[in-house]
Amino acid sequence: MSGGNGNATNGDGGFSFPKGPVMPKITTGAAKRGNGGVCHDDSGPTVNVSTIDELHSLQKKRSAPTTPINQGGAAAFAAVSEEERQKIQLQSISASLASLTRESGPKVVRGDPAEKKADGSTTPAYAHGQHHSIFSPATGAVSDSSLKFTHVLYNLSPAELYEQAIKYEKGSFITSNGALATLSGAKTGRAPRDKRVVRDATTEDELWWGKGSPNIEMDEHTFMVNRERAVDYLNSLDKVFVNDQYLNWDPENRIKVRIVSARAYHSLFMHNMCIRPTQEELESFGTPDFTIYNAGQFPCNRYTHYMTSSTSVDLNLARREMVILGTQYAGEMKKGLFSVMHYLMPKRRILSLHSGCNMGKDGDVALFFGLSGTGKTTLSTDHNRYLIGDDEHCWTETGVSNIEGGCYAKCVDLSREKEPDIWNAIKFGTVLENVVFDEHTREVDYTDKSVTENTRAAYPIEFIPNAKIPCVGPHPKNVILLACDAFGVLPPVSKLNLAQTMYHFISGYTALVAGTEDGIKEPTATFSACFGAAFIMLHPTKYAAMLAEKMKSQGATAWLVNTGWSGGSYGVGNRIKLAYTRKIIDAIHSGSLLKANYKKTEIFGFEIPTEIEVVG
Ligand SMILES: Nc1ncnc2c1ncn2[C@@H]1O[C@H](COP(=O)(O)OP(=O)(O)OP(=O)(O)O)[C@@H](O)[C@H]1O
Ligand SMILES: O=C([O-])CC(=O)C(=O)O
Ligand SMILES: [Ca+2]
Ligand SMILES: [Mn+2]
Repeated sequence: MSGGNGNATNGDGGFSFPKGPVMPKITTGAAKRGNGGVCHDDSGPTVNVSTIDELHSLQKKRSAPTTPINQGGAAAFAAVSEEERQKIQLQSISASLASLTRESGPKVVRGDPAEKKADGSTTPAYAHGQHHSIFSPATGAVSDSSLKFTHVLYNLSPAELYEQAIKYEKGSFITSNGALATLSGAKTGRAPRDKRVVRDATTEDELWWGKGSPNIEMDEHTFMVNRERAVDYLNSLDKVFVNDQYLNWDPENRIKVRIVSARAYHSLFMHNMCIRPTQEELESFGTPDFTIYNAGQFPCNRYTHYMTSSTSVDLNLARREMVILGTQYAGEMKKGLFSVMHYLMPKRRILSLHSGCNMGKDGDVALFFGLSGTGKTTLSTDHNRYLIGDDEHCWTETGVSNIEGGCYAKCVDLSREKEPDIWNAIKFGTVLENVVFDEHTREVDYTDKSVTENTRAAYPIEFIPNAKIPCVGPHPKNVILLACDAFGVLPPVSKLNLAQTMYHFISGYTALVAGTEDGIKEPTATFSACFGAAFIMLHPTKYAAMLAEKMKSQGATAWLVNTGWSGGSYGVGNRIKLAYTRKIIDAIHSGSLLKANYKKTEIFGFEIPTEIEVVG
């Protein structure tokens, strides 16, 4: 028996040593691996590199090129065309970033400026290397800005965006559920009073202007002043994020959008909220239909005409551009694009809707209209039904389609018990805005409103297990108008005839609950046309007429559901329990509420059921 290094046997022959030297040999230098059972500290597999840099370079495998290389095709040819394709892409991005007053802007390069090349340098490699092909706009009057590089981080993955956020953006953390916690800065809600729309010869006639309209005018020149401010700001940075994505799951009415932003938070938010193109779709993306310049960290100049604060969110429909200055709240981008859809879609006789949408197992579709905070996301996310979308839809001649690729849920007081699907969607990849968490465990406290009431989670729609992909469905059977009544006036549910539906759709009563819009601290009675007046572009009657026509031709039934206070106002009674609202909604979906007995209320003439058959 040999003791060796602990390999003792009991001597009964049931155990034998592998062949090889009995005594371990201490080797130095060129010891080969796996030479027979020698057990010492260094015997594990070793890496086949000679420097640490080489080791690090092994870690990342090159991504598949966006242009598929044909099997058996000439590899050299394919490689050239991939480079060519990337050059075209950079040219397009460079055009987006170009200043309109200087002849040359910065040189646009792809990749992270902090990423070292194999030779240890950080300056871009000229004319070689697929990840760092360079595009420099036509030379003209030279300024310092034209001598610098702007690195473009193009359609990064969530993992890459996490790293960018955590490395460079203060207030970015990974929470214990895997989400990326971010801070949106001073603004934690939209700023509708700072929204401006360019009034030109076309929009003058087409859009809704004046009292009650969300479209506060600015002229073309002022837009260009703000655009230049945003572009110069973005170009002054070492790097910008560019997202090329789609809006609208209806393939015939899909819109290509480009978002240029300065923060990984913004890029990940839009990655989640817009429709994510496949590699192949990206390859043929071409020129975007609409571009957002988000320079939210940089204020607008208050000496500029039409500016009433340091925040400005500017829409120019003719140029198909939006500029954001002075607010980092990501919801501005989402709702800015929604405004664009509210303009483009009705032109195609398609109705755009601020609504959630889901579908039962039998294909029955329900729309959930409602102002911010009334329960569109909460109630369209229903474990027993397929989720088509939570916030923005189109209703065409053939049915409904979601405009977005993700959901934006309020998470104040979120609980696993009451909203399990939303709870579980908050995981790796999800952006968690303005939440508070334990400094050590990183566990989120959804009840903590220290930063804002309007805490939010933005996640791709497929994070909801029963999402319907593609997010389209047939014509709606039920149209549910949600109102969060803070004054205890509305009954929990009533059935509406078409005239009542139009009345409610146009008046859009709800109580604005704190949070989503800047400055709202306690429930305020609001009348918001089309349940989202802040985003409509045309006169409310245009949308209402289309809705009436569609509901009539499809025989949809409308309901008014109060998700607020009943039998006692805010501060006195309690908000209607979510479980109770869900039962009402279930009874609408199943058809049982349609069969109930109704009595007419004296004041509004609402048809309210005398009893609700509660299932389950
Ligand atoms: N009876 C109820 N019905 C619906 N939601 C309720 C009810 N009681 C409390 N809530 C809470 O109200 C909030 C509704 O927010 P939700 O995100 O669904 O609003 P939304 O209509 O999607 O708004 P937005 O357009 O701003 O995204 C959630 O926080 C939900 O938990
Ligand atoms: O836009 C936002 O910030 C959130 C939202 O969905 C709304 O207000 O309707
Ligand atoms: Ca929502
Ligand atoms: Mn909304």
